[in-house]
Amino acid sequence: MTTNNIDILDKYFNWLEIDVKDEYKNKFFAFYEMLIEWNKNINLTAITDFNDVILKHFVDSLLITKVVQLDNKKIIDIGTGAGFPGIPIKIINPKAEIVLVDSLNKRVNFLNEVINKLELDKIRAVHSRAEDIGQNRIYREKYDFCVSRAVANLATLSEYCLPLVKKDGYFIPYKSGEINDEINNATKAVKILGGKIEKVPHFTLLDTDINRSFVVIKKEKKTPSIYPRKAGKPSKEPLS
Ligand SMILES: C[S@@+](CC[C@H](N)C(=O)[O-])C[C@H]1O[C@@H](n2cnc3c(N)ncnc32)[C@H](O)[C@@H]1O
Repeated sequence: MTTNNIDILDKYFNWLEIDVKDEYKNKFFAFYEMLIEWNKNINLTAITDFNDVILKHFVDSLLITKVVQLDNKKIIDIGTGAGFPGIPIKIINPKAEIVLVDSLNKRVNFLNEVINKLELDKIRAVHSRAEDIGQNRIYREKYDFCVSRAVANLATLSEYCLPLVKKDGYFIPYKSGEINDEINNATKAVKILGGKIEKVPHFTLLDTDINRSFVVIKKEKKTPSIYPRKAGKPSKEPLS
């Protein structure tokens, strides 16, 4: 790792107001290197420049720390892909217990290698569709937080995620800046699934015009057992 790369990381962590130990910085560098290496053979990310990966993947994943405190919590990341936002969250929250879920096995294999190489504990990668894991008693209504970035529209995603959240826990999807229409289209789905939208904080990534919104959805009631419906249905026929 070069001095310049360390400076880049420091600049963004300062902006996030996160005090990151050297040990964690080394894990971010190792993660970056694995991402670039594995990306030569399997499709993990279109973003490869160091500064861009740090900002658009790592810092963006960590923006949630401005919204909630995640250490010591049980968290599930649905459609994690190459590990976003779950791996960056885990690196800076060593006591959090995290499950990463993706329907593509190649990406799950990559995540298992990352978990080993970075010596992360209390974290697992699971190969499953959200619709299946949501009906599995081991996972259903077990998590303090469900997070998800760039996977589906809010109505569909709510059906993937809210069944996994325990009562009084939160589903917090990462969404783009302009979100009003998506929220209007999902309000009924969120209610049917036992959730209530509490707030929608907005952010702009440092020195860019990239906007990020979080939809903070509290699980107020148990999700009716028919949800999630069978694989494919939540995306083909979103609840409305
Ligand atoms: C666009 S990628 C986003 C990956 C990552 N969250 C990110 O922000 O970089 C969407 C990911 O969701 C996964 N995915 C899509 N539908 C899914 C489902 N129903 N259950 C589990 N994973 C799903 C895909 O395999 C893919 O890895």
